[in-house]
Amino acid sequence: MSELQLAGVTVSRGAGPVISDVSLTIRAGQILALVGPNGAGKTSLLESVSGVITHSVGEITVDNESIGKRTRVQRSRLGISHIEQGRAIFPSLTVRENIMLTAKSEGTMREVLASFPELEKRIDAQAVLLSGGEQQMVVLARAFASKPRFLLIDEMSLGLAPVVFMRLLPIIQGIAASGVGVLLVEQFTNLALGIADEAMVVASGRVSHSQGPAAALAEDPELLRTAYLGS
Ligand SMILES: Nc1ncnc2c1ncn2[C@@H]1O[C@H](COP(=O)(O)OP(=O)(O)OP(=O)(O)O)[C@@H](O)[C@H]1O
Repeated sequence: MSELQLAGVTVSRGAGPVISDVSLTIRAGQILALVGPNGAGKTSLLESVSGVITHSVGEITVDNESIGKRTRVQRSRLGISHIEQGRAIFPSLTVRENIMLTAKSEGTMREVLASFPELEKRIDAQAVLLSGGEQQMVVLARAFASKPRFLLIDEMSLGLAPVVFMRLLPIIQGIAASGVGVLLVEQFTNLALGIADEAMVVASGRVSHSQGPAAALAEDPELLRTAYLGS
């Protein structure tokens, strides 16, 4: 089974480390939720995995092979897809054109639309005319169309009401069920824990709750609160 692992990873920006000594494993077909307060370093960590920035200490591996020195494009070719914060659609293109940027073939397009039936109805609409939730579906569809092995999702719910974000959750579950390993950074903690297999908490640049079953955190608000406080 495919695995992406971080072992003792520290990421520095400017003056010094923003997140230190993180170890985690993203497994094919599973969702790992990474939660924690603002400024904890979650975005920086995701950026170090996809190669937007380079980590300073530790090891990042895919199936035991180090990828720390690879460029962002090389990591993308290895199957690491990173959905960054914000709705990264091309507003003047149609839904179909947005997805075809990564789908490349009509066959892949058909596969994607089978997993995103709501988008099929809007396929020829200009992306700018879609609702916020639908635009995020386009972002997910485009990532799925690139046939990733690992998908890093950074605060997809930003600017969305919880009820709108909830419509995206089965799609994320479906992507994982197709064999993709998902690392889900999310501000709606309980929603993220609800669909995750495993979860961990970071606070003030450190792991305050190590990777383990998501249910343990979901079912114990006091454990979650303590981890958010960084203890
Ligand atoms: N480009 C940058 N240059 C320098 N420091 C940065 C940069 N981006 C983020 N930081 C700092 O790194 C720390 C961690 O930020 P990061 O965005 O990774 O955390 P986060 O957990 O994703 O927070 P949020 O939930 O608010 O997005 C913060 O102190 C932030 O100010």
